[in-house]
Amino acid sequence: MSLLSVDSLGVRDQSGRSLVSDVSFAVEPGDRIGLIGESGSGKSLTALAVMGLLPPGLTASGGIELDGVDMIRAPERRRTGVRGRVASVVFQEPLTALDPLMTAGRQIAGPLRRFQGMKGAALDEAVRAALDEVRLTDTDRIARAYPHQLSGGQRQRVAIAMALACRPKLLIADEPTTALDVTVQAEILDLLDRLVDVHGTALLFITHDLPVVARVARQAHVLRAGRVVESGPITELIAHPTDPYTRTLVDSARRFDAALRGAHDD
Ligand SMILES: Nc1ncnc2c1ncn2[C@@H]1O[C@H](COP(=O)(O)OP(=O)(O)OP(=O)(O)O)[C@@H](O)[C@H]1O
Repeated sequence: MSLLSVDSLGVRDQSGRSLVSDVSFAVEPGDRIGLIGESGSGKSLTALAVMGLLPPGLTASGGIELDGVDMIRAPERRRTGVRGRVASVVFQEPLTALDPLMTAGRQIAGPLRRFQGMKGAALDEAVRAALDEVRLTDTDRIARAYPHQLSGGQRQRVAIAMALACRPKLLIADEPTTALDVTVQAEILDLLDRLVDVHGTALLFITHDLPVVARVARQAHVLRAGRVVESGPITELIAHPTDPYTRTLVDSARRFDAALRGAHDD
């Protein structure tokens, strides 16, 4: 049984308009899978459906099984049991995940207390270790800081620490670097790369950016207008894209790369 299996997933809005259709893929323990596509292609809705968190008014069809739980039809109580413990999400904008009224330390403590029953000195120590692990220095200050007192990169590190605190089997990263400066982007990618490696966490990495997904994932599915148009090892997709849309993604990444190299050569 796969850790995650998505079988012919469909998502419709209230009027019956199809937003995602016939999307199928699997994630095995420790896999690194990319979902690539332009804005509006259905990446985020696929991720939200996997977590059983589609916005009100949207309905899912098909099958989603995450660690043996039917994330479309199981009672809410069972689906809640999966979130944070079996699978967690890091979003593009860390402020989505962080509570503005709670210090970073208390937010990281939340899942550790809830899922692992930690408290007292052991909990404080685990929070400090989680902050250390995401390479935040000055952990005491950061633990006491509110989200608005942190930089974008620090906030994303806190969100990653929270997401990984209970050692989920699957981490879904939905455009986790898009809102960050280029240098910070590279640091966050390196961090994710290292942490999923160290803990053997499976990674479902969602992005519109082919070079970014090539950096962290091994296999990818290309989404366009809510459908998977091509799947395969990333190196293969880049070397021999068969779908015209994948080809445009590869061509534009190449043009960008060439322009960057040109700028450096000047
Ligand atoms: N709550 C909603 N109600 C109705 N339509 C929605 C809703 N959320 C998303 N959509 C539509 O579903 C489609 C897929 O959206 P989705 O957010 O999954 O795209 P995406 O690939 O993640 O794009 P982006 O990279 O811009 O986030 C889009 O056409 C979007 O407008």
